[in-house]
Amino acid sequence: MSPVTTIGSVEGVVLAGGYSTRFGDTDKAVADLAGVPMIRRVVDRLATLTDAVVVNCRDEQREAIQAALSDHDVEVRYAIDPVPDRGPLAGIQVGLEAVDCEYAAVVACDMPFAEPALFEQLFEHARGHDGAVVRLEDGWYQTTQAVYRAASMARACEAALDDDGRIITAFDQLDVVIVGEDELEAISERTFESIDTQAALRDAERRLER
Ligand SMILES: Nc1nc2c(ncn2[C@@H]2O[C@H](COP(=O)(O)OP(=O)(O)OP(=O)(O)O)[C@@H](O)[C@H]2O)c(=O)[nH]1
Ligand SMILES: [Mg+2]
Repeated sequence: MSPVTTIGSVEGVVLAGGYSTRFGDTDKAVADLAGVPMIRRVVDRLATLTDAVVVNCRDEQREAIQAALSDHDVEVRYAIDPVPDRGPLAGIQVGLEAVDCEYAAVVACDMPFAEPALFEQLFEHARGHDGAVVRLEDGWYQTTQAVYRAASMARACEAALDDDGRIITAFDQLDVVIVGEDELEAISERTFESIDTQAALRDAERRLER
């Protein structure tokens, strides 16, 4: 049977369309982290909530990502950026447009420690609203590890891209629940760790192997 969250059937969206410039010459999406490609770790995390995942990437990334996800139990669909390099907001839009459910968990490909329990809590907060996003103590919104109502957020992203290109402008048009970091229940800080550099990859690898 398909996994079902407290909010019903959901899908995952993995954002992978960036150029990984801080990471170096290779694509961090498919980088090996202790024997498993980073994007596969992310899909593994989502697979506890859903059996369908949309990967947003550029056309030329697709083959390597398909190889990294080969033989995964989850159904993977690809949402290819029509115009590359328009930033994460455009990636969220393109990914969410390919979603078939009302709500989706969005996560960046470089967050291999994303906690399924966080998404469960965000789905609970998002019920009846346009999404749920964590605000960290420093005021930063964790927009790339969040839950959105797919259709309304995709439309708001499009409008924000035509305006000032800021995700907060998209939120202004929506009823997105802002969840304080202190409201999260038993979630490790590692959930928001993103692997942007080779040094961060090595550091994560050391901790995984301990
Ligand atoms: N579709 C799309 N996704 C993007 C774009 N830029 C970033 N992202 C995604 O948004 C997430 C967070 O972005 P970053 O951590 O800055 O990733 P990045 O831009 O590939 O890496 P840097 O070049 O080092 O900034 C990652 O999952 C990226 O794949 C973009 O221009 N288009
Ligand atoms: Mg970037």
